[in-house]
Amino acid sequence: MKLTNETLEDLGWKAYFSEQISGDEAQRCHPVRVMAVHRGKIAVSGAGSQGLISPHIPGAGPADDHPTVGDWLLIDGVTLQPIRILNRINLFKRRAPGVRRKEQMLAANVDTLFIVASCNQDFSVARLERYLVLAREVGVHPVVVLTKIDLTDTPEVFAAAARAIEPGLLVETVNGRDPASVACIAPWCGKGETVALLGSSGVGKSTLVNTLRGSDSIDTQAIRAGDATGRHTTTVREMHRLDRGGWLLDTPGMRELQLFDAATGIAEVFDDFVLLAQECRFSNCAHGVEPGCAIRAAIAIGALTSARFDRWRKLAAEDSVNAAQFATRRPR
Ligand SMILES: Nc1nc2c(ncn2[C@@H]2O[C@H](COP(=O)(O)OP(=O)(O)OP(=O)(O)O)[C@@H](O)[C@H]2O)c(=O)[nH]1
Ligand SMILES: [Zn+2]
Repeated sequence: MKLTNETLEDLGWKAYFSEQISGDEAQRCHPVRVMAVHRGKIAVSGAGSQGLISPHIPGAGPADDHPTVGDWLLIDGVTLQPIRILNRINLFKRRAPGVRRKEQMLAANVDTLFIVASCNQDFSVARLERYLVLAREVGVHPVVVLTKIDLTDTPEVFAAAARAIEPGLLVETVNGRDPASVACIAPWCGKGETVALLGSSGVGKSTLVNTLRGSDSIDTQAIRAGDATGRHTTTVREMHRLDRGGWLLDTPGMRELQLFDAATGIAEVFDDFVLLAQECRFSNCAHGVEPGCAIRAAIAIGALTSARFDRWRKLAAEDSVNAAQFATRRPR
């Protein structure tokens, strides 16, 4: 292990983790955070030291939990072997690509999720809602970041559309290339804070990351003229240090997250519909032609919009199809 001058707090340590450690463990073990996952090795940082260690937890089988980026591990003070993974605050995972579908862990213990969208023709409330469902499902604090305000005369129209999705939703507007403008999201990027980004290709995630890192270490691609899309440029799986002392978890898989098993997240983002559905005459009301449908009634008087109703039904249908597919293919 190499010496550093970092403290556990610098790395994102919280009372939630220290409360999990027994007196005996505190004597024998050190907590370290998983900063990067490589083939067969993990890079970890603890109080005053960092290094590469084996990710293998003695006694753990292939199907058992294994360390992922952002995790806190207890390692043996002498052998440096991982003892156990501390309970996570949250965990981003996805279905692994390929035929033998299984879950793949992407990132753990994220404090804030920046949901990134741009103020141009790519802007879509449905897409923001989808990312918000993911944030609610994972249990991470979302902040919507709208980029490219320098390319529109009406950034406030985009911001208002985003704010209307959910009462109290935090929405910030930035020119991702301008450090002064990006300063409005700095409060979530301070010492020990862990952030992650979600957003479609070309919305300006890498640009934002570069500005937050204060360096140009992730190359941004020139946007293709006319179609407002960019190309995928990030291929690392590790925590990046941010200028203000925070950490950015940016993995390629995070950017392509799909919904599955997201019923809880959908219910939270669409809680107005879920609550009202309880007043439908039939408990299994499909909100179509049934008599006594409270949702149809609310739409008829303009209390809810049919556009949002359609987005809710679409997400719920997609989630149940994905969940069913996954269940039938889950390896034994
Ligand atoms: N004018 C302006 N251009 C921006 C802004 N943010 C990003 N861009 C440009 O938009 C293009 C795409 O930005 P990227 O940062 O590569 O987008 P990305 O979301 O990381 O894209 P992927 O890597 O494909 O996921 C680049 O040409 C950026 O310079 C902004 O706030 N204003
Ligand atoms: Zn109904």
